[in-house]
Amino acid sequence: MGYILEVNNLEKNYGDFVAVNKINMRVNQGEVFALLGHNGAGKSTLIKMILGLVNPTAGEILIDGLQYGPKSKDIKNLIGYLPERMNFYDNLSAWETLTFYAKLKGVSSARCKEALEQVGLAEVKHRRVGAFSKGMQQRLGLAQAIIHRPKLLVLDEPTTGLDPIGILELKEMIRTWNREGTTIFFSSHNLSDVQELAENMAIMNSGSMAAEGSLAKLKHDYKLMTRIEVRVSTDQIAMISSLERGANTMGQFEIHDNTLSCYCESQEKMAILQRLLKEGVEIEDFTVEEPGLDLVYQQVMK
Ligand SMILES: Nc1ncnc2c1ncn2[C@@H]1O[C@H](COP(=O)(O)OP(=O)(O)OP(=O)(O)O)[C@@H](O)[C@H]1O
Repeated sequence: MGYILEVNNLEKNYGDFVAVNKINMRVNQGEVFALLGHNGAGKSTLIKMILGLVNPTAGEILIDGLQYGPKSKDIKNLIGYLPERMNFYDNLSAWETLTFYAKLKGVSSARCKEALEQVGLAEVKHRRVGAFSKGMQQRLGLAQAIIHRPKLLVLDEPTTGLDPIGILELKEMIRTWNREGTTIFFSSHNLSDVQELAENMAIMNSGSMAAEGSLAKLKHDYKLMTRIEVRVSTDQIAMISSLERGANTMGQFEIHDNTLSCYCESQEKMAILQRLLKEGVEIEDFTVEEPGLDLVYQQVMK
């Protein structure tokens, strides 16, 4: 499928301060990709360089194979952008605001109607934006970001400040646009949103790229194991103890009282459970605990 975004050895210095330090990153066409990192890690600087708003000190950015320069206008048509904070004119209605953006992007006003419907603002399109809640302003921000049907939608901390229903609805919109073929690139501090939405992610730390890949890859890289706990009846303890001692070792495992805990790669868990059943272990109950992005993030930041 190829990459919609390629970043090669990208650097940004502000005087002596290195805000982005030789970053490499790949975003596949059609995926949802998340950018994570602590405050001041360099995420916004990276996003601004991707958008062509800040010039890199060194390195290369390719958007759908194109580089900024003579092709800048073509690149800008490929990208839709929702900044962390949008500043609208309070006295304009949602419709007037969006038709303004439509003109800027050379899009017909018929498309404004569709975009307002997609973000759920069609009913209130003649209301003043100054009277909109944070969530409604966010929706209007999304409408201007998608109005020209971009191939790459860049969202800077899109869930910040939204209430729980607003967050659920935003996630649904992201999924819908992604299903329709738009690549989504978003920055976030919310690990559960990232875990839920992103197929791949990049974690920045003090301007550098600390880790990149899918959650499964990062769990593997940082050796974070899945834990299976199997409870057996007391008369089976001798049997599971013999498993521990015998030739049938299965990854790491420990026994406490009548509970067997196994640590394995996530994809091995079913094989381990099947193996226990085959050995004649009568399982009374079991739980599977997968390490989440929070643990991965902690490890990366160490
Ligand atoms: N125009 C600028 N001049 C000087 N330093 C800057 C400038 N813009 C950003 N920086 C510095 O670069 C570093 C990275 O900032 P950036 O805004 O990219 O971080 P961030 O990861 O987006 O943080 P947050 O999560 O808080 O938004 C920070 O130390 C910031 O102070």
